Amino acid sequence: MIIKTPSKVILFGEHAVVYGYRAVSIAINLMSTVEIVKKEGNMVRLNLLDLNKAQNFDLDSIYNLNPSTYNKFDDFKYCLCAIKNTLNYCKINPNFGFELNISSKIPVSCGLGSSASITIGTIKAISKFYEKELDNENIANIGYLVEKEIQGKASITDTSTITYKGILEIKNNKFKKIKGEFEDFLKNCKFLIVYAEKRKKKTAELVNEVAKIENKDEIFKEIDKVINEALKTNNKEDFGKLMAKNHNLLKKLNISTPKLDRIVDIGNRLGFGAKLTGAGGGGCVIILVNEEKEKELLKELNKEDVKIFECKMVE
Ligand SMILES: Nc1ncnc2c1ncn2[C@@H]1O[C@H](COP(=O)(O)OP(=O)(O)OP(=O)(O)O)[C@@H](O)[C@H]1O
Ligand SMILES: C[C@@](O)(CCO)CC(=O)[O-]
Ligand SMILES: [Mg+2]
Repeated sequence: MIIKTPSKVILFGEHAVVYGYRAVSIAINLMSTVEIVKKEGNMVRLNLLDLNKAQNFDLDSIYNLNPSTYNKFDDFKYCLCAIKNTLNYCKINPNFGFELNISSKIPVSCGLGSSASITIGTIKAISKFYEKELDNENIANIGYLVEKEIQGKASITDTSTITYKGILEIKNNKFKKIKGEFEDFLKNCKFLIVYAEKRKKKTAELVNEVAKIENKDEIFKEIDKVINEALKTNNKEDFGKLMAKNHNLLKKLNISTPKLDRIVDIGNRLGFGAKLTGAGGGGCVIILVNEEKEKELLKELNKEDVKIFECKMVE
């Protein structure tokens, strides 16, 4: 059985959303793939094909994993945590094991929800494999448990966006799907996702660093005002300026880098606006394209050592 799962891009509100403020995010068509195959015995084999890593685990030992023991499993920890939480949540008592083959078009740890995509894919694969069909609400619930267990603090943003797809407004760990005029406006916008640089830190570390910032609530309140305005906008120029404003506020949380700032500057100059997206500390920038200057924008970006993704929304 093969499960394909999208990723996400956050338009506004990363980090603030962890503290109950608002965020807006979109599911995008960079997909991860989880294949599950039956294995006799009590063994789980995880093949992380992109990372060139493979390891066997005893099924019983997965039940006993906790946040202090995950760390030694590094890149395996999201899969392991997703397996553990799905088995527990669905009360599955397996008498045979499985092999998971995991691969992904989503660059790892760059702000596009690679962790949430792998997590949701694994939850769907395990529950279907053991014939416990879950609805989206239960899938998203387990996904959130996983992100929370590994990050320490987390919001439902990535896992819910990837589960429910489309455009989501998140606040206080509840979401609503954005429809109507604002959805039409966004569908008419062209965004570029620019993978600027490798991130040195995982989302979990960045979330924990932001937690230590004393005046973070003041910054989050300003971000919330930006989102309030953005949701009422149907003008690309204003929307781009609000993205730039959100980026400047994220800079105050110390999660931008000189390279991200440089790409954002290019996006502000030759697009309608830009900001980092996801947890920051490197990774990706999202730019709202001004079609009249698009050629010039691409020319400037191509002078930098970056990778450009033109993604579509997944509904
Ligand atoms: N292709 C993959 N194969 C196996 N594990 C992966 C893969 N992609 C992501 N992961 C897991 O997710 C972790 C990275 O998650 P992290 O939350 O730091 O970044 P992200 O989800 O890409 O960015 P953000 O949370 O900002 O959206 C990896 O260390 C690994 O555990
Ligand atoms: C940084 C953060 O807001 C988004 C990561 O994609 C963390 C979260 O919401 O759990
Ligand atoms: Mg993540």
